[in-house]
Amino acid sequence: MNENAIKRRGLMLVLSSPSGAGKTTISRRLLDSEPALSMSVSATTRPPRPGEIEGRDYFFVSASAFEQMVSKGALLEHATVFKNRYGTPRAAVEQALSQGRDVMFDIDWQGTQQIAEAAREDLVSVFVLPPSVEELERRLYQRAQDSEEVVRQRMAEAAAEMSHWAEYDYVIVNNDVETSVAQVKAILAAERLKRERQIGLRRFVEELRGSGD
Ligand SMILES: Nc1ncnc2c1ncn2[C@@H]1O[C@H](COP(=O)(O)OP(=O)(O)OP(=O)(O)O)[C@@H](O)[C@H]1O
Ligand SMILES: Nc1nc2c(ncn2[C@@H]2O[C@H](COP(=O)(O)O)[C@@H](O)[C@H]2O)c(=O)[nH]1
Repeated sequence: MNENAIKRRGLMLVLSSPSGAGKTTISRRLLDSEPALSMSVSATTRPPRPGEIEGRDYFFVSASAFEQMVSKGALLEHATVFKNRYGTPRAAVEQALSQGRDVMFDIDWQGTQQIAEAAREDLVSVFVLPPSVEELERRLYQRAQDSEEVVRQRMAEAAAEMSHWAEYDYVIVNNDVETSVAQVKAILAAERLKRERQIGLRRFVEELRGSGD
């Protein structure tokens, strides 16, 4: 047995934050440099923003189609956020994890809690804070993809969303994108090396010890 036989269980890397703190920006950059990482594409009843692509950004579904997914158990977690429904399709995640691939999620605290209840050992959760409330608001307006009313609603709910920061394994402040991406990469690298995620490690060590006797 050589070190290549030490296979690894895939992990679930969750990013949560108040709307506009930078989860999408950070996750896209990570995907560019982490070939073993896939993005979970959520289903939502929210209408698409300009430039969003079906199947890449979301699966945009009707309220009744979403309800059917819930009743069939096709969602790993689901929640109502900003008056729209969002959920994680289960099959794609389970397939990736079973192949030893890591999956990244951009989901809120409700979904993170549901995943923690179902599979705590596979979950690595990161809460992304903005550098300030003023900067959060500036980012939401500068993104220019939501109406004034939607931005106001998201700002009004930011404090409630941030109240969940202490439920997360890691917390970063997204001031500079490069630094944030480097920090999440460091978290991922360390979590991948966790002893309990390395299937076959015990056998590998036993063989090393046996051959050294
Ligand atoms: N570190 C940063 N410095 C300056 N601007 C940033 C930074 N990170 C993200 N942004 C910008 O802030 C805006 C919001 O970022 P993004 O869409 O990634 O947030 P989000 O957390 O995914 O939001 P939502 O929860 O609404 O999907 C974007 O225009 C993005 O380019
Ligand atoms: N619990 C879940 N939350 C989700 C999911 N997909 C996205 N989200 C969260 O919703 C808000 C708003 O997203 P936006 O794209 O409309 O800006 C944000 O906090 C996302 O993290 C999901 O599948 N489950």
